[in-house]
Amino acid sequence: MSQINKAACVGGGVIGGAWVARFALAGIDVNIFDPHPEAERIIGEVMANAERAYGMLTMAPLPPKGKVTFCKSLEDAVKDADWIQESVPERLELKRGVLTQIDAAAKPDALIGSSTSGLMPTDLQRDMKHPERLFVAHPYNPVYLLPLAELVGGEKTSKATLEAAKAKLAPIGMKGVIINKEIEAFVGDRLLEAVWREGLWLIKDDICDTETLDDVIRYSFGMRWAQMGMFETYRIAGGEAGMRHFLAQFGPCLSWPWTKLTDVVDLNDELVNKIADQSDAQSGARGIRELERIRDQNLVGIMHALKAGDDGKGWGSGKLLAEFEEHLWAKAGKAKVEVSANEPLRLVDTKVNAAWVDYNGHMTEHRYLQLFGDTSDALLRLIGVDFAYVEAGHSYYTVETHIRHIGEAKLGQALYTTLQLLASDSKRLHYFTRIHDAATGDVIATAEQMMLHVDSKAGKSVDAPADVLAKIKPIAEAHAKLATPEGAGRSVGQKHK
Ligand SMILES: NC(=O)C1=CN([C@@H]2O[C@H](COP(=O)(O)OP(=O)(O)OC[C@H]3O[C@@H](n4cnc5c(N)ncnc54)[C@H](O)[C@@H]3O)[C@@H](O)[C@H]2O)C=CC1
Ligand SMILES: C[N+](C)(C)CC(=O)CC(=O)[O-]
Repeated sequence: MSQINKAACVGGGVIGGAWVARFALAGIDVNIFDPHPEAERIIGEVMANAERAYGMLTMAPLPPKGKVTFCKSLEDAVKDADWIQESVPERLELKRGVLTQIDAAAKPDALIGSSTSGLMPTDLQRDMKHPERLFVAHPYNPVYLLPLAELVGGEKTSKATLEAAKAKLAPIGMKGVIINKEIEAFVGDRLLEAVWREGLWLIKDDICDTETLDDVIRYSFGMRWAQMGMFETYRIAGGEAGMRHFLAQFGPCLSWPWTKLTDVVDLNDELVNKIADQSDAQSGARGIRELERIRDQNLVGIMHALKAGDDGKGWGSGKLLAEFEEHLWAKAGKAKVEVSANEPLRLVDTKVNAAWVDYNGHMTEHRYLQLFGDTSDALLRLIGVDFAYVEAGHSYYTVETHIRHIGEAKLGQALYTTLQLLASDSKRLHYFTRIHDAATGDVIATAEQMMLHVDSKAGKSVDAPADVLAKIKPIAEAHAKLATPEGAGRSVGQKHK
């Protein structure tokens, strides 16, 4: 798969900093050039929030974090990069100058993306010697979580550049969408600008305040848009007669005074103060980083929900997340797990991240189940039950779990899990998993679980195929020689009379 080996970010503000996080968390070394005196602190804070978000987003094995290097000059930052992302302020002359400088210092085959929200790539590439490799890669905030980049070429951009950019975004979990023709503000910001302009009128005319307007979005069509966009949503709104009926019913609104789009609001001091004051009243009690964390946690939740969408096949950005995870698992390769008659299988190594910690200051209970589940998944991969196997219609389902909490796991603590097969037959896997403190080996929690092999389409248990059973056999034979774990077979509380 085509991949970025070294990235450079020129401009490390809201968007540049989040690009840095996206690259580094995908294991790519990133150079940064940003003359802002506090660039290092700001990007450090963005990185911390991004890492927290990834901790919640996925349990797939992220590669070791890429090295983040702050460079003293633009030339130093870009000279050995194969993807350079420009994210300086939205001013044509500034961007054009910076891009021309990048063009002169970069390797001739490096791709150069601009984060511009709406400037035309033809205008940006005007003075470049190699304009064919310049394109717009317009992302959405936060870049490290929202996967879309609109890819837009100018008159001199080659088709190959856009295709290469799209291919290189996939392994970092992003969806590059190539826009047919360049146009100011592309597709996303055309739509957002329309809603934004309307919103400004609604505030100016005292129809509602900023909080009410935001509530109208987030309690209604904002949720719809996260999963189906506009046209699929409106097709459903046409009822059984679909899109034609929708257009017939709501078409006349186009000539009613339902929008003030062509009439642009005067963003004078009075309106600026009104919006800023209402926004302070709405959200000023929380700092920006705190708001970012709340936003990120919500976005992660939405993506998780979408990953389970369409009966588990995944939908929209959730499907993309599942594909990214599949790629991460494949890249990490099959875990080199030692099957031995002396000890259980060591299957997962991890760390307690911030999102796992509860109000008691330690790992919260459902994260134990998550870790036990991840260990079960690791066992399944070991015996050949991988994504392709599940997609083909069979899987193992957990039918029983008994967890014991023995110690505590604190923020940042390194953990690993071990699994001992207690019994197995053609349908069943009965096993005992321990979560250990990585420093001492002490057991922090145990789970005894049973999984059943199923035909997931028929919704019933069936025998596992011979090749899977053949992979279980050596594990079962080795683990038969291990002592039965203390705690296996226990029930909760005192024995019933
Ligand atoms: N903020 C947003 O929601 C989004 C912004 N964008 C686009 O991203 C670009 C950057 O916007 P933001 O990150 O919001 O702006 P920002 O103001 O947060 O960051 C701009 C950064 O560029 C640095 N900078 C200024 N001149 C520079 C130079 N000559 N070389 C290197 N660094 C330089 C500044 O020090 C600053 O850190 C713009 O083109 C914007 O349209 C795209 C998507 C969303
Ligand atoms: C406001 N904005 C034009 C900078 C917005 C964007 O470009 C995309 C986004 O993240 O909303």
